[in-house]
Amino acid sequence: MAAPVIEVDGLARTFRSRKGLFRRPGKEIEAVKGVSFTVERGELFGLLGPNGAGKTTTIKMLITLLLPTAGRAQVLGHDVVADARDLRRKVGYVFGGDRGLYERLSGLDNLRYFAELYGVPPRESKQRVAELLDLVGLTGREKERVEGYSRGMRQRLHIARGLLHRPEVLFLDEPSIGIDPVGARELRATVKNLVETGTTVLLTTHYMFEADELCDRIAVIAQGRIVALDTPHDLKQQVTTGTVLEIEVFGLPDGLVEKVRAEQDVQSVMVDVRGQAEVLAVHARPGTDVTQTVMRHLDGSRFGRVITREPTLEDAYIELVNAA
Ligand SMILES: Nc1ncnc2c1ncn2[C@@H]1O[C@H](COP(=O)(O)OP(=O)(O)OP(=O)(O)O)[C@@H](O)[C@H]1O
Repeated sequence: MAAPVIEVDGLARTFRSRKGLFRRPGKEIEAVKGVSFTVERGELFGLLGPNGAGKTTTIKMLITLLLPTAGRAQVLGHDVVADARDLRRKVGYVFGGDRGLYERLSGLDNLRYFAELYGVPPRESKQRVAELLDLVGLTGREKERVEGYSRGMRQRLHIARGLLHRPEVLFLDEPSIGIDPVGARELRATVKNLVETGTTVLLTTHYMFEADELCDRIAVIAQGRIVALDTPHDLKQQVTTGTVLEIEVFGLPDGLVEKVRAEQDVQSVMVDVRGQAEVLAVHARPGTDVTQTVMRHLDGSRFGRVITREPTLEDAYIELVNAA
C-alpha cells in the first residue's frame, strides 16, 4: 500500500507567553496535546472542532510555520522539522479570510504575479493559470479587478493561488468563513473538483454541513486532543443512535428542561433560540420514542412545529465536544 501523505504521531505544541518589560515567563497554553492521525493519498480529511481547539496550530506545524514541542509528523515523506525547507515547496495552504490579494489587479494578473513569485516557469505559467481559473470556476471573470469580487470568489482565487506550484497536498483552514450560502456551495464544488484531480486535502471548518458533504474522514478535535476519528457516517452512528425530537415552544416553562432531562429514555436535551420560539431538541436513547413523555411535560404550553429526525453530524459533534 502507498505510504500515507500525512503521518502525525503524538504531535504537541505548548505556547509560553511572556509578560512585562523583562519578558518574564507567563502562563503556558497547551494548544495541541499529542495528536496522531494519518491522511491517505487522494483523501479529503477534515479537522473539526470549537474555537481554540488547536486546529490552526496543528496545520501550522504541518506546513512548517510552527515548531512542535513534542511528537513528530511527516508530510509527503518529509519530516516537518528536519526537512522543512524541502517540504515547504511541496505543500499548498490557504487560510480563511480574503486578505493577501491585490485588489486593484484582475484575478488573472494576481495569479500571473504569484506564478512568477513562486517560480512557475514562464512557459508553463499561462496554461497553468488558465487551468486553475477553470478549476475554481473563475473563467470568464478573470479580467475583472479583485475589488469587485465577492468573498466567495476571492476565496476561490486564493485556492487557485495556493495551487500554482502544483502541490500534492493542500491545507485549507476555514475556507468558507464569512461566505454566503451560494458562495459556500461554489466553494465546496471547487474543493470536490480539486480532490477529483488528485490533490490530497486537509480541511478545517466549523460548518458541520460542509464537513459532512465533503470529508472522507473527520477528526473531531477538542481542547488539543482528538476525541473521535471516523467517516461522517460512522461518527453519526457512533454517538447518537437514537432519534431526535424537536419541538418549537413559545415561552418555555421554568424547570421544564431539567424535568425532561431526568426522564429515563432521554439521553440529552438542548435548547436553541430561533426568533420568537425556543427549540427543544430531545435526544432519545436508542430504540425508544420519547414523544409522549415530552408532550406530557409540555401540557399547557404553547408550541409550534414538532418533528422527529435522525441525528445529524452536528448532534454527534456536540455530544463529542461536550463529553471532552
Ligand atoms: N502564538 C500563540 N501564542 C499563544 N497562544 C496561542 C498562539 N496561537 C494559538 N494560541 C492558543 O492556542 C489555542 C489553540 O489555538 P488554535 O488557533 O490552534 O485553535 P483553532 O482550533 O484553530 O481555533 P479557531 O477555530 O478559533 O481558529 C488557543 O487557546 C489559542 O489562544
